[in-house]
Amino acid sequence: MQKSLTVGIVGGGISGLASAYYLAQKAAASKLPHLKILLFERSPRFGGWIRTDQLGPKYDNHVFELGARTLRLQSGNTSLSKHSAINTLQLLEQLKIFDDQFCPIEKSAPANKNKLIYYKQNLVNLNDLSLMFGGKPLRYPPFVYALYEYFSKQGRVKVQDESIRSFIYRRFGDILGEEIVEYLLDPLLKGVYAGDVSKLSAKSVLKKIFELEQTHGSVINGIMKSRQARKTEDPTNLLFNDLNLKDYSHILSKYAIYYLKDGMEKLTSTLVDHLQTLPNVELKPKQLLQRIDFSDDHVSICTRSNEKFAVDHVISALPAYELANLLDDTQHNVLRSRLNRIAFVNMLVINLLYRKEDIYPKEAFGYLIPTREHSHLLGVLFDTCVRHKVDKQKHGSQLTVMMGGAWFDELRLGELTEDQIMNIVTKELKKQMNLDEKPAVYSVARLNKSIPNYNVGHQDVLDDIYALIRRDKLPLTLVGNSYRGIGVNDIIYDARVEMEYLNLNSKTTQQKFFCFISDRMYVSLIVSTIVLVFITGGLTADCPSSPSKWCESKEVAQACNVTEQCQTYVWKTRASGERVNLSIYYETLCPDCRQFISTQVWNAYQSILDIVNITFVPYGNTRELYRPETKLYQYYCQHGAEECYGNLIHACVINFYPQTEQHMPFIYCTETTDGEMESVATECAQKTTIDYDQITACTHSRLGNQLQHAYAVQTESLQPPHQYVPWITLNGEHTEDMQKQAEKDLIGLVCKSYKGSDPPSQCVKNL
Ligand SMILES: C=CC1=C(C)c2cc3[nH]c(cc4nc(cc5[nH]c(cc1n2)c(C)c5CCC(=O)O)C(CCC(=O)O)=C4C)c(C)c3C=C
Repeated sequence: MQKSLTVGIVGGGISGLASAYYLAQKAAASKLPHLKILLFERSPRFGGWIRTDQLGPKYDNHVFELGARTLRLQSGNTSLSKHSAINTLQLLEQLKIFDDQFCPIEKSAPANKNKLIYYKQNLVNLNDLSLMFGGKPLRYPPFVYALYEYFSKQGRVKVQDESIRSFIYRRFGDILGEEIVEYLLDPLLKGVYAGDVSKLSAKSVLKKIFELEQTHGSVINGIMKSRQARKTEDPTNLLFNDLNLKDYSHILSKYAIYYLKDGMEKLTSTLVDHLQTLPNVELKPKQLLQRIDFSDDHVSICTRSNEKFAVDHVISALPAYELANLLDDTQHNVLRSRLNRIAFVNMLVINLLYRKEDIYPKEAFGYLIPTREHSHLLGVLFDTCVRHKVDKQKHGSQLTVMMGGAWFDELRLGELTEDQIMNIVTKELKKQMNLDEKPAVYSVARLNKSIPNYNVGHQDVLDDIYALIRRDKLPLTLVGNSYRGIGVNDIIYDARVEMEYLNLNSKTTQQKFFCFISDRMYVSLIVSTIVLVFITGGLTADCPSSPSKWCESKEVAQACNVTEQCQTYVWKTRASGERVNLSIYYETLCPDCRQFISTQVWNAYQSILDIVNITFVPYGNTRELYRPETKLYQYYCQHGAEECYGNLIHACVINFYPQTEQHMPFIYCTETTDGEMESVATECAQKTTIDYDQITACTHSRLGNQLQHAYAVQTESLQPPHQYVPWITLNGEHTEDMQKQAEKDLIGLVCKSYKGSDPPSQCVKNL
């Protein structure tokens, strides 16, 4: 009988609820028939920051939203964001609230088109046509800025990460940069993170733009190049084949954003209602947690009332700092410190309902206020413009005023009473909107540490967190807005992806794998053999079924059609047992890997190849998921789809050109050339006499997929597990000292490990 498994989800906001929903769905699809899900929430109510207060008939059934109030159907052009938007629509349908609740706003509606900026004491529309010819808030027409960015040679430097302010000043210089930052990006980023452009990370917040600039030397150049280039499929697009853009194209083409008729809480409350009907899900409100214990053989979630719940896996849907507080400070102090590095800001959200109908200076979504305007407010939302369809039957109009964010402490907002806050709000609205009205009703909500700010270094913090979880083999999955995205669509989609990737049986599968493959050499052998199986259509009758026997003798190898592979991977090494075996676990787009391969490895290759076998393992921190319906593995890479494609190209090249001398020049070339992966690989293949047609065929075939899988297995079976990339092993071993020396002086390290006779002159020099 299969052992039952219990998953504890901590945090009952939208990410915890969505995780429970998708995990239960996965269990129902019989992938995990014996799964029990416990969902712990501190308060009596689930839903977290998503909260809708119903004002009742006295106030015409208006609603006050505390958190998110609209959901986007589009933002940017990435297919990922489209998929996350469709995913939420699909969720609404599955919960059977779509027909009743979905209230879309047309792209052409003022509430979508008109986003205002409070500029030099006036409300300026960012959608205004005059903007195209220069004026407010930018002095010149946009093409001037684009041309400057394209041609400017200064500021083309490689950086790990930097603030958004520094990024823009670097690209546009002080004069143009100042305009863009102070009157455009500063307010716009307040409208998502309530954050400060001097602190927010360009790498994490302007991800795509930053990547384009770093790869192509200029954002505009990058945009042009990536338009020309073949689009690589986003790896997560294929993850859920029920998310079909075409099914929703009529909605996506017409509408930009939507809200729910009864408010956003309708989504979380319906999720709760649904989860309550599921026999394998237990909702646990009013649970104050004390700690989460990760011991070697068990995991427990302990409450402050001394209850202890044994679970097999924990999904944290808590803000990072709350999770940190639950971890043991001696065992996990580094993980705790990294989680605590993710900054959160406090907000004041003031909802106001006025009796008067026309309080808005212009039909719009609302306005945002640049820091340079020295207002106590971050921005104001024109709720009734947005909720026009539902609210037109009602009397009055609503505003939401946002205060605090990254400026909460500086403005000492925590010390203000409700009356003082309302005084400030009234004064500012009078000044900015010329509003003299007194609200019929209002609410002031203090949302402490409610919005994460992805500040400079956020990606490094995330990398450390994932590495520590992997190193300590913690059965812990992180979801929620602390890590990979803060929009509601993104949080729901991320929870779905994480639940899909959740492998509750990983320990067993890993052990099984070790029993099956005793010598890591055989992994390479199997990889190469797959090619032959493909070409020959299978093995002959005299070939044993177990790959571990294929190189037993020359005859067997011949029967299995693997003579060349045995020669390369097994016999050669046995014959030249003195050689040092160096393996490099890497991913194609990680900056440190590129640096390591193009300096240390390349130098070693050029000078001491006769004493070292170099094995490249292009996988690193990638994750894979097996899709039974296609019988293919799906890949999810740390540096995006381009990196998955790069890893796949490397896997194919290594496979068809197994000698180091054959594939190293190609690997070196691709790791030292910036640009879109497809064009870099084509160019490098030409330079290094690789038949790129053969490689392209491989990347599109089942073979390519299997080659990648073999690298996944090889990487996942590392002992100790890798914590970062690049990661090296020397004769199958890894230590921190070894790694440090490899990064400084790989030749010296290999020479020191070489115990054979007649060391090369490079080693003698090094002694
Ligand atoms: C123009 C007025 C706006 C104000 C004032 C504003 C305040 C504000 N918003 C957030 C957090 C988020 N806003 C998000 C999206 C978003 N915000 C605005 C405009 C204002 N925001 C627009 C037009 C949009 C896009 C449409 C939508 O999604 O509703 C998001 C979601 C981002 C995503 O990727 O989905 C967040 C989060 C804060 C903290 C804030 C306070 C000043």
